[in-house]
Amino acid sequence: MERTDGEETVVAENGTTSKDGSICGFDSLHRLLQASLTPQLFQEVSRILLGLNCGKEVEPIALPQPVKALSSEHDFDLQAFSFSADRESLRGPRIVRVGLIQNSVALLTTAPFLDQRRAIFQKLTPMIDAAGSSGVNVLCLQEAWTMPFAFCTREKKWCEFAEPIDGESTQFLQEFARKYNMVIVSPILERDVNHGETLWNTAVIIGNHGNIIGKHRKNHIPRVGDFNESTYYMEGNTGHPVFETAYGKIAVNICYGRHHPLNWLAFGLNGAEIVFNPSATVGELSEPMWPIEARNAAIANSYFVGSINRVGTEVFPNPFTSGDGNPQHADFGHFYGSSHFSAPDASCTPSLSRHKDGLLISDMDLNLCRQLKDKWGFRMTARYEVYADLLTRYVKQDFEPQVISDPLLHKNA
Ligand SMILES: NC(=O)NCCC(=O)O
Repeated sequence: MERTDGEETVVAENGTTSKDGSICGFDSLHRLLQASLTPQLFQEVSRILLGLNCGKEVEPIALPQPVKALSSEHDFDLQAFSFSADRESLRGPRIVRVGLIQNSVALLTTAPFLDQRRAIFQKLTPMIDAAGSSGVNVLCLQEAWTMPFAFCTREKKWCEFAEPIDGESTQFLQEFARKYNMVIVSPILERDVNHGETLWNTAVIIGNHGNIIGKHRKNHIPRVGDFNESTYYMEGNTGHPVFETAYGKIAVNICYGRHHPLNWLAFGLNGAEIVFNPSATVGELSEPMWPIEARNAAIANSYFVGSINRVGTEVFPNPFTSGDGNPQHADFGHFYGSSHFSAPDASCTPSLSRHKDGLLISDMDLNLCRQLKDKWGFRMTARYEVYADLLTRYVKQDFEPQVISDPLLHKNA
C-alpha cells in the first residue's frame, strides 16, 4: 500500500499492526482512515467515530512555532484540539487548556536505575516545556512514568524506583509547575515512609504554584495476564478525591480503574470536571476496550476524560510467564499509546500515535459538563437510592440474587 505522504506502508506478517507498533505503517487508526478514505467518506466516518462537539468536528488548534520545533527536534507527536460549549447568558466560558504526555522509557531496563529515571526526566523535559510554552494549565503524565512497567516480573528489585510523594520526581516537576503556572498530575510508584515504607500506585497532584495539593492511590489493582501489580502494592486507601485546582476540579482514575464504572461514578459524584486515566496497557489485552471505556465514562458522568497510555515495548532481563501455559517471555507486549480526550457530549479527539512519544493538548470549556447534565439529566434520572439499596444487600453474606425462573424451565427435567 502507498501512503499519501509518500512513505511505504508496512504491513506486518499477521496483516494487522507493524513490528514498530504502528497500524500498518500509520501512526493511528485516525490517520490510517484519513489516508485510505475519500475526504467525504472520512468526514462521515469521523462524525460517527469521534462524534460532534456543538454540532461540528472537534477543531484542531494551532500551536506556537517554537512548540512545533520542539516536537520535530525531539521527535514526538504533537496534536491540539478544542472542545467548545454553548454560550450561556449568566456564566462566561470556563476554558481550560489540558495536556497529556505519553512516552516510552529512555534506556534499557538493564541500565542502572538512577540513570533510567534521570534519562526519562531528560526525555520529558522538552515535552513538558512544549506543554508549558503552549499555555497548558493542567498536565497529566502516564502511570508510573518514572520507571519501566516492571510489575510483570514479580521481582522485588524494581521497588527501588518507589519514592515518597515529595521525592525526586515531584521536585523535578515542581520547577515546571512554578515556571509555567501549571497544575501537574504525576503518577508514580509511591513509598509511604510514614507507614512502614509501604508501596502504593499513586498520583501526586502538584498545584500551579509548585505546591503539593494532595495524592490519590489506585483503587483497583489488576490481576490479569502479566499485570501482576498486586505483588507490589495494595488497593488504594484514599477514596475518590476531587482536587479543586486553579483551573477546575480534577480527579485521577488510575489505569485498571477504568474497567470499574462505579469508580468513574464516585469521582463524578464528588464533583470532578476532568478525570485523568493515566495507564499502562498493551495491545493484545485491551486495545478494543480503550476508546470505549473512557468515552462512556465521560458521557455517563458528564465530565471530560483524559486517557494516557505509555508507548513501546519494554524488555526485562529475566523471562517470566503469564501463568496461562504459554512460553515464558521477557516483555509485556506493545504499549500502544493512543492517548486521547473524551467529552461529556460523546465527542472525542483523535488519538496520539500508537508507537511514538506524544503531547496531546486540548482546550475545553468546562461549562459543557453542566450543559450536558441539563440536556440528558443523567444525574436526575440515575435512581441512586435503588442501587444503594441493591449494593447494601449485595455486600452482605446472606445476599440472594433476584432471579425469577420460568416455572416451565424445570418442569420437564
Ligand atoms: N496498569 C494497569 O492497571 N494495567 C492493567 C491492564 C488494563 O487495565 O488494561
